Amino acid sequence: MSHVTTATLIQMKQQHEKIAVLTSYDASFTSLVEDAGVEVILVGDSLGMVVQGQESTLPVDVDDIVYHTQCVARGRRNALLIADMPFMSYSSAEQALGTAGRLMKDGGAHMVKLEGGATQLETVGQLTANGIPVCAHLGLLPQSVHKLGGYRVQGRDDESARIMKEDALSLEAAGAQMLVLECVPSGLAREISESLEIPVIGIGAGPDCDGQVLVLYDMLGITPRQPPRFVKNFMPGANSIAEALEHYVKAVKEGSFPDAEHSFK
Ligand SMILES: Nc1nc(=O)c2c([nH]1)NC[C@@H]1CN(c3ccc(C(=O)N[C@@H](CCC(=O)O)C(=O)O)cc3)CN21
Ligand SMILES: CC(C)C(=O)C(=O)O
Ligand SMILES: [Mg+2]
Repeated sequence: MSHVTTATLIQMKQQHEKIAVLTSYDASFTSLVEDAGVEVILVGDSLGMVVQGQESTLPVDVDDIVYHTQCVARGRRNALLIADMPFMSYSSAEQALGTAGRLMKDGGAHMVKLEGGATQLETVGQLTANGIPVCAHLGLLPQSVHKLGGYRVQGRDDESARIMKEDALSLEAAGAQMLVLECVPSGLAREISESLEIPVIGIGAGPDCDGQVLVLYDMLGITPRQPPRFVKNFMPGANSIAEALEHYVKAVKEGSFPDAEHSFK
């Protein structure tokens, strides 16, 4: 596999080749994730929960993401490297530019990800205008867990589904080059994926997105707390971590993961 770019991913979408994404937080796992043929690696703020043992992603700092992005960048070979913008690090477009600059210049990220729809359009536009590729994130926004009142499936009623579709189109128009959809009904995720030119990566968003992402520790079955329903442990039936990663990539590529059991209707 040669270097993955935003152009590669658009092409994969056009050719209906599923995009395999995983989170990673250190160099050793990154090397294994690369060997398995994952196209995109995300240094997610989920590291707050799985690495730091926090209750939520809210306490994660920009320094934490910079540090882990540096670790991952040293193990990376070909994958596109995305870093999450932490909670309260992009409350204005100006602050977002500063944060993204650190994630890219100090961390070595190729793209930054931020949570939110209509409220983030100005920020997405400014980042894009400054040469910073942006991955948007709609549906369940873990940084808004206290506002949402828990980790719940989003876009279940007609009105919230309509708003999510509108937000997705607006984010693409503002310059976003990728979109993550988290915990949304499969039908809505399919509609959004079909409406956008940019790749849509699902997590708990059914089988019809352009790609899939999971938290690495969840798909290896080493997360202590009860994992969300959309998680599949790929260790059973594998003889090593490397083999479990290969099984994940194969399942995403052939469309057998996620199935109905790991999706929401
Ligand atoms: N280890 C880990 N895995 C993740 O996927 C993850 C994190 N941490 N931290 C940040 C967020 C939080 N996430 C979560 C956490 C819980 C659910 C959850 O329990 N969902 C219910 C849905 C209930 C409903 O509305 O029907 C479920 O049953 O899966 C979903 C996403 C996803 N992200
Ligand atoms: C689960 C993915 C999409 C994420 O945002 C994270 O790992 O923080
Ligand atoms: Mg995140």
